[in-house]
Amino acid sequence: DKAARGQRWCLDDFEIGKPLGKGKFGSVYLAREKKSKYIVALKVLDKSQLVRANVEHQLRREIEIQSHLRHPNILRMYGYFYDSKRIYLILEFSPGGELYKQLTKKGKFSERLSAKFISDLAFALDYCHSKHVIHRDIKPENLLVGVNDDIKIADFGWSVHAPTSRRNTLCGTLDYLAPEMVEGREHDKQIDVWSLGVLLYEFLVGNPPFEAENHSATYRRISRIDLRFPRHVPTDAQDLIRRLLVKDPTKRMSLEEVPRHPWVVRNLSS
Ligand SMILES: CCCCNC(=O)c1cccc(NC(=O)CCCCCNc2ncnc3[nH]cnc23)c1
Repeated sequence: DKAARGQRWCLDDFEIGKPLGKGKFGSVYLAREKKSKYIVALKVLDKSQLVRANVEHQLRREIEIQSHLRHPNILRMYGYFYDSKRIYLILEFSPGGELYKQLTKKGKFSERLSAKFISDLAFALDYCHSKHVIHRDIKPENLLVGVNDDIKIADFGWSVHAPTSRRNTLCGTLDYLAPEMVEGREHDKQIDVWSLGVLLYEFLVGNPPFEAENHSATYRRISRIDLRFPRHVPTDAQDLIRRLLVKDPTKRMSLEEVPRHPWVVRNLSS
């Protein structure tokens, strides 16, 4: 279709349906491409707001990254177009909607559903990392649910390519950066592994692990890895979460080990 031929899309190619969600600079609508009758989600962003917030470069990166990733657990971006006032992203429609709404409704997820989600996310993030893409913002608000409870990573508004040669222009010469900062890309990759640990805790317990009254209390709990489990969390699930929520990024479990962890194996096969 047009996307394959890279031809120009325009708003008139689509019939617009109900709103699906909203974000900082716009909203997402259910839509149908008129000729093919293909159902999509159309994310409509306001240009003047993006410019005022100086996030055009972030949006450009989101488009560049998401339109080139192809994975069953990463929301597809089929294309984009713009007019004088808005930018339109043509996205995959994910019938299960936003994951955080399901989590809020259910309170917490079963061990089996949590194991499926975490295993799928580990494969999707490993795919991203193999393309030197780091998401950096994995949380229930950025995840959608497709058919058959497939989880989809949606918002790449904060993802980056790593390593980037532009680093020196950003921070001046590399000469003055500490070794671990120059090697930052490894640690960065491990940022997504940490988020997986936070997510798994939240799936099984119903709230994130380091929740506290205010930012500084939360920060203190994170830096101390002040991890407490309700009695209903099985010890093998606790073991996986403790191996993901490790302070030293280089000592965190690798993504490829996640689907092989005993708790995941026990809950995927059953
Ligand atoms: C460059 C920074 C951009 C910041 N992002 C925004 O301003 C922004 C604008 C609009 C929406 C959002 N947030 C999002 O698009 C993520 C949450 C909204 C999901 C909407 N629900 C969906 N349900 C089913 N299938 C879909 N396919 C895509 N979305 C859906 C974010």
